Amino acid sequence: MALDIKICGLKTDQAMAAALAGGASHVGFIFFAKSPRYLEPAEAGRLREGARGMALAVAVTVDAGDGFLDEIVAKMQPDMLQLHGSETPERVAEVKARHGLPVIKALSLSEAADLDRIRPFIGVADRFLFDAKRPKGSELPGGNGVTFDWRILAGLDAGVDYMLSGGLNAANIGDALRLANPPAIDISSGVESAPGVKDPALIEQFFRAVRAARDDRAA
Ligand SMILES: O=C(O)c1ccccc1N[C@@H]1O[C@H](COP(=O)(O)O)[C@@H](O)[C@H]1O
Repeated sequence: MALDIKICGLKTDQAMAAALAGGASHVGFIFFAKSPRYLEPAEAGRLREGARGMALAVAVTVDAGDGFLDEIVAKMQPDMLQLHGSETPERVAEVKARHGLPVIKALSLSEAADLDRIRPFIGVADRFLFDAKRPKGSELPGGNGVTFDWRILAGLDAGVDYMLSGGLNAANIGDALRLANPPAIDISSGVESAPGVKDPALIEQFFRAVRAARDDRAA
């Protein structure tokens, strides 16, 4: 089975080059002002040009209004929108209809009962992204480098398409793939040398770890 890999929170040409060289299927840009990964839409538009035809460009937003989404879509031309706030199913449907783009809905999980929150979005969101709940005191709804209990995902209905996210890194990706067997993975702070600073060497190391884990499983 193919595994989609999204490298999120890209801000530089060097990090983009490392993500593409490793074989990223998706590259993500953060449009949340409090994030150390925030990028102006026009700069994200410049960077995403380098990924055209190689990886899908994802705009990550948090409870964004129509005006900001219009600006992002116009200046960055994303292939997909990731809604990482408390957007309702109705808002997801509205955003999809307004922009004609597929939507990834992010939901935070900590226990099996949280899987019930997926239901109202089925048939509305094109894909889910499962992240950990934000730690107390964090202003960021994502990008906190925190994992959740991946075994929860065993209770997921077959056919729910999702990206596994939250605290992934080269050291734990083998366990994550073994326990959850996700169709896609998403990583940000696990390939950074400091908050918001992507390290091309860590990106390369992450892809190596993914390949090693998949080779082990195939053996
Ligand atoms: O990364 C951010 O700063 C961010 C800000 C606002 C919403 C979402 C954000 N990041 C998303 O969270 C995942 C997981 O991050 P991590 O690997 O745990 O650091 C990241 O890939 C983005 O999709």
